[in-house]
Amino acid sequence: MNVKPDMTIARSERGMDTAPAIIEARNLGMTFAGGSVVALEDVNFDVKPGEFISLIGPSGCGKSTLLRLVAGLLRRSGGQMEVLGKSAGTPREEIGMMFQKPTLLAWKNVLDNVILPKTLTTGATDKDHIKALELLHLVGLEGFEFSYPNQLSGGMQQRVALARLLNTGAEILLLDEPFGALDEFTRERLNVELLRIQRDLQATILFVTHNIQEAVFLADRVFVMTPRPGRLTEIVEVDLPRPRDISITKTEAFNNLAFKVRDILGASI
Ligand SMILES: Nc1ncnc2c1ncn2[C@@H]1O[C@H](COP(=O)(O)OP(=O)(O)OP(=O)(O)O)[C@@H](O)[C@H]1O
Repeated sequence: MNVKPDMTIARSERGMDTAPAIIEARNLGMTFAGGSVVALEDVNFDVKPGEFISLIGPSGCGKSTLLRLVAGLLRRSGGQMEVLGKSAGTPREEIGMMFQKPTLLAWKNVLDNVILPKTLTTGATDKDHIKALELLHLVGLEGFEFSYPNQLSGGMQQRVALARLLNTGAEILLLDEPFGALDEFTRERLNVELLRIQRDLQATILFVTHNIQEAVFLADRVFVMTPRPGRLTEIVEVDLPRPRDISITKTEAFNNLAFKVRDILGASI
């Protein structure tokens, strides 16, 4: 990943309207149970490099399924999907995923948990240790390198999981309700930090949430989905300036966007 210069401006001004897509879905469909459960139907979208997409929709509308299709953990039942120029369908090192539960190894300390992707693939070198220390600094965990997961709060454990995800070097980060289990205050802090990290690393992010404020605060665009079978009902462009801090949630522009998303969701969330 490259270090990004600045990102203080709107999506269109960041060249995202004209850049080639990094993820493209056309008439994407996914069924389970021999076709009896239609999780996704006729889903169409593009994601541009460096874009932050929030995915919101009622429970069971296929948000996690969509992420797992992008990750190559599932194979689609219909339509097309290309990720980084190749047909999606197998896991790739350029794509990383993080879940609501941090899934850390309890018997390994924070540093070893972050180094894990390297230990499992190429074997960890001194350079990998230095990089893991830098990532722990980036997620605000310096001083906790040798703590064990059970000595950390939920928010700190999610920071470790985030550092571990970043240590894969993936260009596309898929985050499935990563802060859903955290209290409001911790979630807000982590949202601000996630935007800072994205800005530094220029990652492309797909972020699933049930929280309208979180969806709008983070995103360049919010993908709003309908109840099962999941479809993309509407894409809401979030033309709020960057960098953003939490004070933006008090502005009229922010609240108008949040109301808009709420209206599209209707009573379904
Ligand atoms: N492996 C599976 N086998 C059968 N059905 C599945 C499977 N995975 C998902 N489904 C079904 O597909 C639909 C979409 O599930 P998915 O987990 O993607 O929804 P979601 O929007 O992420 O839900 P939530 O917000 O509750 O996490 C649901 O009806 C679910 O029961």
